Amino acid sequence: MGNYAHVFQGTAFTSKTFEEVGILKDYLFCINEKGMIVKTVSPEEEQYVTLLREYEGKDNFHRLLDGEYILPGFIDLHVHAPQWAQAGTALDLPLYDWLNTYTFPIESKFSDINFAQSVYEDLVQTLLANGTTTALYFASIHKESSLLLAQICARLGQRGLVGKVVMDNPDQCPEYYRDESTEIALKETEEFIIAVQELNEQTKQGVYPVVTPRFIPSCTDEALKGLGVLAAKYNTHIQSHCSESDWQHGYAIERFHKHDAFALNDFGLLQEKAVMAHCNFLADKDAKLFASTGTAVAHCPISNVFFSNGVLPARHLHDLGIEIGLGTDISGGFSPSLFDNVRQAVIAARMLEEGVDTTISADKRGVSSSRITTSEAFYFATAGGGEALSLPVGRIEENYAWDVQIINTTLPSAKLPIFNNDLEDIFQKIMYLARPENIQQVWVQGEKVHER
Ligand SMILES: Nc1nc2[nH]cnc2c(=O)[nH]1
Repeated sequence: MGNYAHVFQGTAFTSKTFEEVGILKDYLFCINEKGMIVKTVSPEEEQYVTLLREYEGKDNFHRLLDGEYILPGFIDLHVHAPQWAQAGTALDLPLYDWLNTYTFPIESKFSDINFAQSVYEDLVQTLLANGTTTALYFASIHKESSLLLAQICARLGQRGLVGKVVMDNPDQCPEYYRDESTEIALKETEEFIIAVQELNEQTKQGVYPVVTPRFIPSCTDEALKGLGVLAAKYNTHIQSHCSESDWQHGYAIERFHKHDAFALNDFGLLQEKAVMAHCNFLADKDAKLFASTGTAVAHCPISNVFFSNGVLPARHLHDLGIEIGLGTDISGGFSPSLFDNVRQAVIAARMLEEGVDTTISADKRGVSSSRITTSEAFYFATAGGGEALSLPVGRIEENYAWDVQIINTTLPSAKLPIFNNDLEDIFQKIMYLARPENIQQVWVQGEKVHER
């Protein structure tokens, strides 16, 4: 019956809808050679017993132990890979000063391929150990080390989407960290796209090139236009930052007399495979443009505390039809964990709804109907991320990749306080209390890529 590469038996949690998490209790999950889920079988189905009889005891049969649960791997929609070198530090300045004081200097060091190797290898391993099976990366302006990041993802088994960053605007980028010219920036981007597309041909889980104008301030009009053309020519993903802070939002208005979103769209940079980070200042008309072009938002709730001057109205944007995923924004966000970002997404939305200034009366203090539930934040970290990238990832469902994390809730050093068998409660406890130790195994495209 079937000729599966792996069969797993256990209980999984996966989003059914934005609001609802499905609980697949004691299911069988049948995975083919390509690492895709070809069948999910509930214990009530007739073939369950036949399949069990056929696979039980074989090397490729995996029965989860008591207290172990399967979650989809997380999809991190916004990581600055070189900034891993300064994660957990330098969170004391506003965005513009932070970029110039700390971030451009550290990123400029990635001209050194050996330094890049040590930081990128550590980052990809750390993200996998935190349950992140797919990551959308900004590398640096350097073509070689950006390609190295894609190669490391390919080798360590992570699904990596990687961008060589473009920064060619002499008014906004320091001389020591700037593309030599617009022409060279575009030429190197094209070479990078071709090289990563070739690498993808030999990579089971997929690695993809991403057209990456850092953000409007760092790019000339010619670069933005050229990048839109390259993305269309090679059908690539696109990423940038959009309306993150008061300063960034104001900069686009001053330069183009329109919001970031409309300016990016004029350059062909909003489309189905585009992901824009932050977007805290989107007006409703910007949000509708995002929804109509299929552009997604990478919500980075920890980073937003430090750099965005506000809280993303995630529920409102979702209600306007925008696809939203979560991002760590290493190192604007200090944590490599999307569990931490799920928690902060819930907390930030609740604070937006309640308001924070107790000198204002309760009825005027907050923005009503802003809260999101744990299940909705989980959707952002998994299924929403997959939708944002237009890839079959983020759900435990037939025709999706077997990208999962197996959570052990019973570890002596990190035991979760589970005193009843209510699976809805167990899901919530995992969301709020799981630590990296609890992530026992991580699989990407049917291959085990991490084990503790
Ligand atoms: N948070 C954040 N915002 C940016 N805007 C432009 N570059 C960056 C960056 O590296 N981090």
